[in-house]
Amino acid sequence: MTTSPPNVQSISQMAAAHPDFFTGLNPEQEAAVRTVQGPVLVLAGAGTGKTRVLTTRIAHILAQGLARPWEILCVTFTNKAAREMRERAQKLIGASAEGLQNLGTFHSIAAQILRRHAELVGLKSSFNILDDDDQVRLLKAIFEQENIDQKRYTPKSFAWHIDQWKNKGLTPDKVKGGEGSEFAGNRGVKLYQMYQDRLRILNACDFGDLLLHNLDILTRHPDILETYHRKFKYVLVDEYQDTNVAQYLWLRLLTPASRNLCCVGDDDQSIYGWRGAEVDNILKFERDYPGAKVIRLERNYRSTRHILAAAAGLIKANTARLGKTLFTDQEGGEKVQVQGLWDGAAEAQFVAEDMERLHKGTRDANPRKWSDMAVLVRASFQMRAFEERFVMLQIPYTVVGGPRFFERAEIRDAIAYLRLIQSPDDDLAFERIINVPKRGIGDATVQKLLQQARLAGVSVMTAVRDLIQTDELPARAKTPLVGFMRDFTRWLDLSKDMQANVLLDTILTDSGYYDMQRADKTSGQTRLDNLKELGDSMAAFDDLSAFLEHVSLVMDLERDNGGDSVRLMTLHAAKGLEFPVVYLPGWEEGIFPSQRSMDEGGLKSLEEERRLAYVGITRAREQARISFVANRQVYGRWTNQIPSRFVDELPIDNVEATSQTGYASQGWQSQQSRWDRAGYEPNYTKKEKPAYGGDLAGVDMSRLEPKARPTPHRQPAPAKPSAKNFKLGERVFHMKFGYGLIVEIEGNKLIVNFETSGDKKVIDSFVERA
Ligand SMILES: Nc1ncnc2c1ncn2[C@@H]1O[C@H](COP(=O)(O)OP(=O)(O)OP(=O)(O)O)[C@@H](O)[C@H]1O
Ligand SMILES: [Mg+2]
Repeated sequence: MTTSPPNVQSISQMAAAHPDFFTGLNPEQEAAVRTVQGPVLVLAGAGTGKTRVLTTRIAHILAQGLARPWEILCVTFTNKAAREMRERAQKLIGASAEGLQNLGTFHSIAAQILRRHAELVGLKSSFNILDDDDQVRLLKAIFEQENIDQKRYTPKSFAWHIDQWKNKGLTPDKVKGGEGSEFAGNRGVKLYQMYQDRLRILNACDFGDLLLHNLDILTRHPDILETYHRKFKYVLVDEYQDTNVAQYLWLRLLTPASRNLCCVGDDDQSIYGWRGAEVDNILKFERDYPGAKVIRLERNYRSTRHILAAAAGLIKANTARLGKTLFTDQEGGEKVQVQGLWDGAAEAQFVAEDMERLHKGTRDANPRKWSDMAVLVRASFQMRAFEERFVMLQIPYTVVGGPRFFERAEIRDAIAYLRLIQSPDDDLAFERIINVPKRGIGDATVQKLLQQARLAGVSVMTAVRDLIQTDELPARAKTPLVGFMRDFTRWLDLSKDMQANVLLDTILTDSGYYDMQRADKTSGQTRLDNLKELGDSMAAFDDLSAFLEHVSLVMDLERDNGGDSVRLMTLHAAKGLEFPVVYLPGWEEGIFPSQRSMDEGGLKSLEEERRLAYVGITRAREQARISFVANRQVYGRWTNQIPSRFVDELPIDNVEATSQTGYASQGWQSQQSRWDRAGYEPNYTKKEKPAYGGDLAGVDMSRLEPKARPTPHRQPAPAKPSAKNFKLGERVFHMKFGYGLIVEIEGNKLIVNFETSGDKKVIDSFVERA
């Protein structure tokens, strides 16, 4: 098959030369591709080729000359998915990718439409799209103007309510009696209206508005709607189960009942209920598009039998299901492995070493590429342990769909505070945090401070100390600076004999940083979890400087990775993707299912967690490896973990429980029994046993944290970076590369000529004198 890009006119001739679109498709898939007229719903389980059907359908429509590329509207869930689909379609048909300009996410396409008709909703076509921060800032201004007690009602949480309304397609006039916000009576709606008015004046809209304005325009202007009906001859939607009400309404408007709409989805993979997605949209489809053809695909092409059976056995426990059958021809293969481990570090080590083994290959198995392997976590804080282990073993890795752990804004903020304690002259750190959380220190003041520092040739911190003793600054700037300096001086004092992680906790509490995150209903909890994880990881270091040195080294080395790298991402980000080998760590109660889903949501959110587990397992083509640990540091305390209920729900015939410590065989045999925790006991003495705490929430409790982290049995001691004053020519030992001679020293990095593997660049903290 050729892949050279043709011009548009020649597409149908090209197609004649590519009669092989349909080769290999099963009859149901082929029907889904060929049924281009009228509404079609493809309802099918993971890996049955839904996305492949959509791609082939695009190729088929173009090849038949039924539409030109820009007359196809195709909506995917992420920009990445859109890119991939464009590439796949290009492979099939060779059509110029630019032609498929209406292939994208709901937001990206809605934004295009809105630009064209912005004036109809009182905007100019040059409107700005506000990000979350801007949105909150705007609400704050309104709250201030309205004299609203911002301790009681935070702009952040109100922003969340607005998003929820918008997900449901509700403009202020449609919100009934203020329902859904924490304000009494109509006040919430009034504030919502004020916010919308203000956006208009600013010539701006937020993300939710993109669709909402579209709905407004398309309902009020039938002539415009008509042009889109003519334009979009075919409409295709992937991951239909995750559409929310606003998206559903938008689709309905653009595709009246007679039109050519094809949606593909899987109710078992609906994982965005918390963001307003409605699985009911699947049920509504047949009602709203009478005579719709519903096609079921039952053959899975992705996974081997055991993986598929494990996933099917797990999802069976959900009650709210449409129900489907799935089978595969791929017999044999490995059972899903379930591995119990001592703690998070041991888990990361296990995964990383397993990856190395697979990468090397064995007598029976060909070497795997790094990119064949993925680690899928429930929450981003889990990534930290893996990232550090990958760095240590020099396994190239890529974090998909988000920043690396140490590059996250909240982690950088926290580290900036610590850097400032370590070295008050660190101007960059100062600038980063001086007004985070907001202290009312404006840009003008900061500029003035910087200027003073430059003039006097001193650090900004010194400049502040000087300036607040003068009358240079107006009182409204001076007061918050004085307050900050008071706090800072206290932290500096505390730092002399306080353990670093406790110090960080104190700083984030006193500064109001935790409160700021708590107020953020959308991602605050994730950020708090990441900060806790950061604190926990600090416990392994003797002091603040050792920790900061370690961080800067990890961040420095982290960057370098080429195409062939292992993938690290959240389960949510893994939707629609597939990998030969998938690792699923942290299957413990409170992590997966998440604590939140267990506490708040009842059955509904528990079932959503289970669907997420189903998504996770079904990403695997050949090997799936689930793990859980016995001990985890949660909120600064060592806690005894219980394996996830999802582990127990896996069908025993398709699972192989393995264990380095020999406890896995106990308990596994009987479904009703939890993994027997007693099995962990023999390997540590009472003295080493961590103090377990049931109280996870109390931040103060973490101050009681024993200073040294309990040493897990059989684990190498955690790496502690330190200035070791290595000399050229010294013989050293490295955990991964063995013995070698130092040939070059660049600060904390060494180039070592290893006896077995030649020259490698390594961090000195991972090297011992031999
Ligand atoms: N008829 C077929 N013959 C061979 N391989 C196929 C066939 N149909 C699909 N596949 C392959 O099966 C895998 C899964 O397909 P696809 O990603 O389209 O499934 P999906 O239903 O969209 O899965 P998910 O629900 O996870 O999004 C892909 O590698 C795809 O190329
Ligand atoms: Mg898919």
